[in-house]
Amino acid sequence: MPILVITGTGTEVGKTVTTAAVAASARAAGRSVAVLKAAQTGVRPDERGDADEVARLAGAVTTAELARYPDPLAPATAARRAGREPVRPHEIAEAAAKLATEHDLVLVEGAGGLLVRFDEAGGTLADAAELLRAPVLVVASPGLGTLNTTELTARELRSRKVELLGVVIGSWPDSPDLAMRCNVTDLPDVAGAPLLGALPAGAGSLTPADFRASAPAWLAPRLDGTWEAETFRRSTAPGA
Ligand SMILES: Nc1ncnc2c1ncn2[C@@H]1O[C@H](COP(=O)(O)OP(=O)(O)OP(=O)(O)O)[C@@H](O)[C@H]1O
Ligand SMILES: C[C@H](N)[C@H](N)CCCCCC(=O)O
Ligand SMILES: [Mg+2]
Repeated sequence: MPILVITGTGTEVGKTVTTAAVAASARAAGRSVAVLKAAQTGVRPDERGDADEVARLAGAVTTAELARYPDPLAPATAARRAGREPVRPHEIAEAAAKLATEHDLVLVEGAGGLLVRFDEAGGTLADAAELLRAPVLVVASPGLGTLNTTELTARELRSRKVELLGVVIGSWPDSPDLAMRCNVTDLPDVAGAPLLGALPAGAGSLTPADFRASAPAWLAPRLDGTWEAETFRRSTAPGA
């Protein structure tokens, strides 16, 4: 029942493109995939949301979105301004668990970074990951400033005893600067978890066929779904 929660060091870091790359890699490995966008903000009802973008790039995946609010804000704020019910962490967890009964892999994309609020009680994607006991993948920006936000995210996960599967750089430019090149060494160190891949800048603009053909090479093999056995063994080990 593998569920992978995908968060980032912030918004616009490439979570959706990375989610699509993981989905494409898992599909290439013969696995059925569902993508759950916990709450979509800043998108009109007739526009494509992040889950739709994953399906466009990755191919046949089941998509689900628990709520859509018009303002491009944190879900809790956007829900409040729309006068609508927010999405609560237990609803995210329940929806992901249900999808996991019908798919080999469920990818849950949050909104912005790990502690962005979904409801007025301060519920976050971290709460949903905790409820699910699911591992988390952190998508990081490549450049200066990412060491701090990656470490803060990793520490928060550790304090909750939520597994940090690893870090993926969401957009790696053709000509990385000094900070970016050094970050390849330092990101795993500050995260306390491996660097599991890097997506080339512009990956989201490839044709879907080229995206699917290239995606597995951007990610470490564990992300095609083969991490399931290891995660499962660890989570069921005595004393876990
Ligand atoms: N590797 C990439 N290739 C092409 N475009 C990218 C890449 N990474 C990010 N982008 C672009 O940057 C923007 C943000 O990417 P994305 O939508 O994946 O962010 P996000 O982290 O999912 O943000 P949100 O918090 O809104 O979900 C998008 O316009 C996307 O097209
Ligand atoms: C609208 C945007 N693209 C995301 N979906 C929401 C990002 C919320 C970030 C809130 C914050 O950390 O300040
Ligand atoms: Mg996104």
